Amino acid sequence: MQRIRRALTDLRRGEPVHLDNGPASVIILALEMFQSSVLPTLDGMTRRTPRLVLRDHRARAVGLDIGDEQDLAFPCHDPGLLADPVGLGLGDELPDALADHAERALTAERAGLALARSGGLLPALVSLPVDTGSGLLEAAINEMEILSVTPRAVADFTRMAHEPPVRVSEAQVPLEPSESARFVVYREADGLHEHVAVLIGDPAQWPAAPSLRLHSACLTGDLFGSLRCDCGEQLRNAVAMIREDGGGVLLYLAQEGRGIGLANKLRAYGLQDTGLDTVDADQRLGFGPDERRYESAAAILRDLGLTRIRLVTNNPEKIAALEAAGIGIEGRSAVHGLMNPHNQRYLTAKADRAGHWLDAVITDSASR
Ligand SMILES: Nc1nc2c(ncn2[C@@H]2O[C@H](COP(=O)(O)OP(=O)(O)OP(=O)(O)O)[C@@H](O)[C@H]2O)c(=O)[nH]1
Ligand SMILES: [Zn+2]
Repeated sequence: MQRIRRALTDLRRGEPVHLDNGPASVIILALEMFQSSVLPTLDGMTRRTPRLVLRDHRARAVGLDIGDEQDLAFPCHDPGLLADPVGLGLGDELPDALADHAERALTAERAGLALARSGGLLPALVSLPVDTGSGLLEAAINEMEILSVTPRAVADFTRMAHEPPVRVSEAQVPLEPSESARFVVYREADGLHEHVAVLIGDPAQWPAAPSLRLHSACLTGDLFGSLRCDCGEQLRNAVAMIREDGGGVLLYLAQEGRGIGLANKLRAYGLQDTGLDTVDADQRLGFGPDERRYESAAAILRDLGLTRIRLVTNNPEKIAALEAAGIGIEGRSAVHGLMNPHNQRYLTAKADRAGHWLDAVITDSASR
């Protein structure tokens, strides 16, 4: 596990990582940090043309017919050309010359994509098939210059994200909309993320099915009141609603940007500024329409003794996901957000593309 954590850090810093899968081993680098100057340092360890590895979402988003879902690799002589996050690497279509040579990604490359996802990186890699004949790579690994991990260790690590988070600390934190509030911090089993359960009101007095809000982190909206979304408004309204409903829980989930992370959300904003909607922008980056999972949320609810709740949401997927995880949903309350000229397109796209209910969105740009 320690090695995987270091591998994540190395990738995030632009360092190479060896994915050991016998004769089909590769050295990978995160595309977003890639600099061509790293290639000569790997001379003698790798043989063939570098490959660009992308997730199927990205390939589909640029119109490649790739049949069944699978991650892809393309031979690419100069990956540096594709590394500029606002240049050819993300915003544009894939060049035909690349698309014509698409192959299914190797097991080791798929594991690399999973690592990149866990590390909040763009799911795009430069992959260098290793030269097993040379002793140079072994020497670099032995001297810890290049970290070596196996696809199996990566799979074990990513599976930990579905294990129940651990309760680590708690305290009373009176809030403006509810003076009675207790913050309880939960840490994911993989140690990467922390979620916060905000218990509103006195749990002993809660109704049989207390109100629950699942709120995904949004630094821009929650903290800075960004007008590109309605998150900050929803966050504060939800606390007041839960208090008025007799108490319940607001789960503040570390799922920034629908699970793609802050860096990628800002990239997606950049793409939206060129005309793509919120779903297409994420797909162009290599992400599905919604990368969030709710097993951890359900585990936290069970830890708090909540198995029947009323959900405060406009998102039908959250209802389905919690039900699938065994939480009984007794009803739904809409949560109010404000529509303004900056978030109108985003809110409409959520309704049109992901089936969100817009009934509680207030069109009130004049109040801003
Ligand atoms: N990828 C991406 N994420 C976004 C964008 N705009 C907002 N977000 C994120 O979307 C998430 C919104 O989360 P929630 O408030 O739980 O909202 P929701 O899925 O709309 O569901 P409800 O509010 O419950 O109806 C937050 O993590 C935001 O950071 C965007 O354009 N792209
Ligand atoms: Zn937001």
